[in-house]
Amino acid sequence: MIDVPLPDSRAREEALARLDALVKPVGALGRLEELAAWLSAAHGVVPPRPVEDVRVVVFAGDHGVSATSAYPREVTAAMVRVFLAGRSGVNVLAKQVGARVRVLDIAVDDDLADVPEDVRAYKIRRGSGSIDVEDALAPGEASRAFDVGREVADKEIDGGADLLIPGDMGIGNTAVAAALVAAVLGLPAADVVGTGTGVDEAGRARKVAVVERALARPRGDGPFDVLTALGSACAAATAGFLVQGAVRGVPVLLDGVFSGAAALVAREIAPDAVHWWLAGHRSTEPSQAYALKALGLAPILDLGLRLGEGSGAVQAVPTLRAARAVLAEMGLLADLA
Ligand SMILES: Cc1cc2ncn([C@H]3O[C@H](COP(=O)(O)O)[C@@H](O)[C@H]3O)c2cc1C
Ligand SMILES: O=C(O)c1cccnc1
Repeated sequence: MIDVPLPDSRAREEALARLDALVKPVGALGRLEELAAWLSAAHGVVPPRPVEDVRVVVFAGDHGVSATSAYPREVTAAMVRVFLAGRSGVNVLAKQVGARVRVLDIAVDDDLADVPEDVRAYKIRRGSGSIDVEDALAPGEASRAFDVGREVADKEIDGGADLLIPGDMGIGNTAVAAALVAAVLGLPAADVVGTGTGVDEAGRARKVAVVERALARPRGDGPFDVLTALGSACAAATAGFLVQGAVRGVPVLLDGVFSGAAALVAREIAPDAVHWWLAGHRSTEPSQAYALKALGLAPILDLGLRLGEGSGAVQAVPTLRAARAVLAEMGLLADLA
């Protein structure tokens, strides 16, 4: 178990009282009020500090079950170059809100010899195992990848991050996310498997069968056992990233299905970390809905996005900033003339 500090409940109470006193009917700003109180508790002050420095880290890696995708495995490596060129979906959306994007090769099945060395500095392996027939990771790799995620979060926080966003890039990763959620929550594969990048009904049926075979393989009970058997190096690194944000008391905006699944496993490692996480958006993948419900998190936005990369979380940043501005700038009912 990793200890995590708790957000400041006194600041939360103070924020709620101030929200009630603002020049509006009580509760009229709905979810914005809840987010404003959440951020006050996270920062320990009312109003909370501005959320200026937002950092997306895209954990890129391949998964043995890439045949469950509508797209070929080679897309993962190719997309790393797109992130570096600033042309991915999340690059473009992040620019709109002034967020930075960093991509790391955690387990891409390609040497990526042409990309800068710092992108490959944390590489754990080339592709994770095919979870339907073998463990995703060798002994020790899950905890190494988890530690990498923690180190990466530390670097971003030391560099000034006010908010962390986990991004994912890995063909086949929605099958892995579904397997992790099914294992942690004891759900059947058919309930959690979605269409990912857009497989048809037959493709989804094959994906369900892959996840069923994965769930039927023997595995240990602990979170690192689950990451080893059913996860991937990216899943473990993402879990570490989420936990370390919490350890450092820095808010984290979860993105879609992959970070939702990683969060569910990460909570088994650091139960109080969930207090530092918000769900940026509702993914179209069923396993994300199960994961968020189990975590007690309600998505801020529901735009029908199914991209991953951190894109949905980035879209929620203006809403979080708006929630803070309400608390910082609105007048008081008591001052009505
Ligand atoms: C060009 C392209 C860019 C992406 N960016 C994110 N994903 C997303 O789709 C993949 C997961 O869906 P599945 O499990 O069906 O493969 C992951 O790579 C995820 O990051 C992409 C997928 C593609 C094809
Ligand atoms: O919702 C997501 O996070 C998602 C869905 C499909 C493919 N990649 C990501």
